[in-house]
Amino acid sequence: MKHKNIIIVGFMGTGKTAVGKAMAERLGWRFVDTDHYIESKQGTTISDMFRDLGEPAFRNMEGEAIAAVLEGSRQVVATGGGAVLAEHNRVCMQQEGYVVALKAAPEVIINRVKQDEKRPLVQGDVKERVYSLLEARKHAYDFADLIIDSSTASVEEIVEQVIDAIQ
Ligand SMILES: Nc1ncnc2c1ncn2[C@@H]1O[C@H](COP(=O)(O)OP(=O)(O)O)[C@@H](O)[C@H]1O
Ligand SMILES: O=C(O)C1=C[C@@H](OP(=O)(O)O)[C@@H](O)[C@H](O)C1
Ligand SMILES: [Mg+2]
Repeated sequence: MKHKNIIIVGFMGTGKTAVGKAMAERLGWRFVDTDHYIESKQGTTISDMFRDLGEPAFRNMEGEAIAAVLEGSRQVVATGGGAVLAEHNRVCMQQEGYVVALKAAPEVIINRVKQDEKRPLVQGDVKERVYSLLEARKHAYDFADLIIDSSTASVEEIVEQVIDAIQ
């Protein structure tokens, strides 16, 4: 494998965590989800961090997590949906691995995120929040090396598409 790491970016609910875990198993690589990494380091949840410390504090922790995790190799790293917003994170990802962006149709995203409360940015009017964030982030994932639509593909099919593309 010519790549140091595989990094998965994409909007909330596109399947980064699910695909990342399956891909790491398939490759026999370590799996790191930056949200889980931050939660275990801070001993709290993403929602509580947003509520108690605010989004800018979370973004700082996210930047530190990405830089620290990507020092390692042979890892599949699932990021949070907003990790791509900071240019320094994008540069780090491009330098340290192969970047895969997952995308999905808005209705699919809404269905996948509406049943849980762990995403503070899409609480309340989920449909309105998803549409307005999708608009604000419509080009945020364009920098990836590969873009895959997860709307109708299974997790296993997406893993195979990535493996095919990098071999
Ligand atoms: N390809 C897929 N097909 C169907 N459901 C999926 C797929 N990928 C993820 N899911 C489901 O969608 C929800 C959100 O997935 P998750 O991996 O947490 O997304 P993300 O990390 O991008 O926010 C989860 O319930 C997950 O099981
Ligand atoms: O899009 C975002 O700004 C966020 C996405 C979340 O991760 P997922 O994309 O895994 O849901 C998590 O990092 C946080 O709630 C903020
Ligand atoms: Mg996730």
